[in-house]
Formats: sequence, C-alpha cells, structure tokens
Amino acid sequence: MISCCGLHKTYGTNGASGPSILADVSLSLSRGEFACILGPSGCGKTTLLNLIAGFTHPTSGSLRFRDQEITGPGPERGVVFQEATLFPWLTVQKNVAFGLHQMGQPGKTCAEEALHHLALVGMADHARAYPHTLSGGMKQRVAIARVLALKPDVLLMDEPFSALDANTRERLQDELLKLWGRFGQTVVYVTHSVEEAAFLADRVIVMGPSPCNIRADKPISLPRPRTRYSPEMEAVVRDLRRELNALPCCIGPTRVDA
Ligand SMILES: Nc1ncnc2c1ncn2[C@@H]1O[C@H](COP(=O)(O)OP(=O)(O)OP(=O)(O)O)[C@@H](O)[C@H]1O
Repeated sequence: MISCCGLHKTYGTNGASGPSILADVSLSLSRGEFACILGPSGCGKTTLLNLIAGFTHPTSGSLRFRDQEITGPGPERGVVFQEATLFPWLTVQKNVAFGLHQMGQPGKTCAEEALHHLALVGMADHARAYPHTLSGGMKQRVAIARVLALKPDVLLMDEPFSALDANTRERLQDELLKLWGRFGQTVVYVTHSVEEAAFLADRVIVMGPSPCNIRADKPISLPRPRTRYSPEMEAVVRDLRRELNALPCCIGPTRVDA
C-alpha cells in the first residue's frame, strides 16, 4: 500500500543543504496493517508522516502509494492531527460534510454521509453543535468522522489522543480499533506512548535520532481483542521500552555540509 525507499529529507534554504531530518528511511506498509511509529522527540516521526501525507516532499528517495509516486495530499490518505483542526464557524455536521462538498458530492448526500459518519463515532446527537461547545475528546471524534467520511485507504494519525485524559484516550483507542476492524484501513499512528503502541499496533516501527531513521521494526503478535493489563502485554511493553532506552536522546538534527 505504501512504500518508502531510501528517503532523505533536509530543510534547506536558498539552495543550501539544511540539517538532515530523515536519513535513508525505507519502509513498506501492507493493506490493512496497523503500524505505530515510536521514537524520541525530534527523531522525524511527524516528518515521515507528513511525507506520506504529501504535505512535504522528500529531498531524495522514492515514496509510493499503490505504486504511484506521492506528489501531494489526496483523499485516499486521511490525516488526524494531535489537535482537532475543525472550522469554528461551521457546525459539527458541516465540518464533516466540508470535504465531501469539496469533492463535488451533492449537498443532500454530503449531509447524510456526514451524519452517518458522526453516528459511527457516537457524535450524531451533536451534529448541530459548534466546535467551541465540545470537549477535546468530542472534537477528536469529529475529526476522525471527517476523515472517515472521505473513505481513505490510509489513516495517518499524529499523536491523535495525546492531549486527552487517560480514560478518554483509552475509550477512543477502543473505538478506533473497532472502526479499523470494520473498515480495514492501513493505519500509520505516531505516538510517544509505549503502552499505546503495544495495545494498538500490528507492528511498531522504532525511530531514532542522529541520524534520524528506523532502528527497529517489531511485529506485535498479541491476539485481538487485547487486554491492556496482562503479563503478555507487559512483556511487549518492556521489550519496546528496552529498544527506546538504547537510543540516544534527540538533541536536534544533524547538519549536513552544504
Ligand atoms: N519545516 C521545518 N523546517 C525545518 N526543520 C524542521 C521542520 N519541521 C521539522 N523540522 C525539524 O525536524 C526534526 C524532526 O521533527 P519532527 O517533528 O518530525 O520530529 P518528531 O519525532 O515528530 O518530534 P516530536 O515527537 O517532538 O513531535 C526536528 O529537529 C525539527 O526541528
């Protein structure tokens, strides 16, 4: 579904090479796979996600979605950010319908589809509410409904639940897994939480700094549905923590000579 081969990313200015943000990252993701990306702050997790989303371009290397070079964002790759970026002047339903309108669907279909997807995330009763009246967890549900309404093949999620309290985070993780079980998207989920990665992922990709690239790629073979607190889960968490503890702290990108 997604393949990155020898990806390098630098942010240069005026033609000069800037710091090396990603160095030789290669990764293949299969259809329906749930991959978590784990790693210390600043090791390039969001940069990798943004490249797959098409928000930014690799300096070199190849990046493909279904064998086509990724040249920009597309509805087949939906993104959920850490903070729900809803339009404050639109109701919840209109926020979800917005992307469908943009894709040229008729108004009635957009409204119905929006309501249907709000129901999937338990927000249908709030369809007429405005974003400022919602809690953080509710806003994130709407953001997920908005992305799901576009029926993406890939869900790119950048620490989507990290700003929420522990109970809400766990509830939303459960709901995300139910939606994923139902629709089978490929999910790339960036997190700082070892426990979250162990609970959600089929596969955990550990990134490290200096140079920023992939250090480990660990299949998580725990059966689903998973129990958060079990000896098997604790063993996976310990193993992931060992991987992370072996990494140096990220002290910023490596400067590349111009
Ligand atoms: N637009 C940009 N211009 C220049 N440098 C950037 C840009 N975006 C990110 N960086 C740098 O790239 C490096 C990786 O950032 P990135 O956000 O991908 O890391 P991360 O692993 O997601 O970090 P965190 O876990 O803290 O969110 C950082 O050193 C950051 O300063």
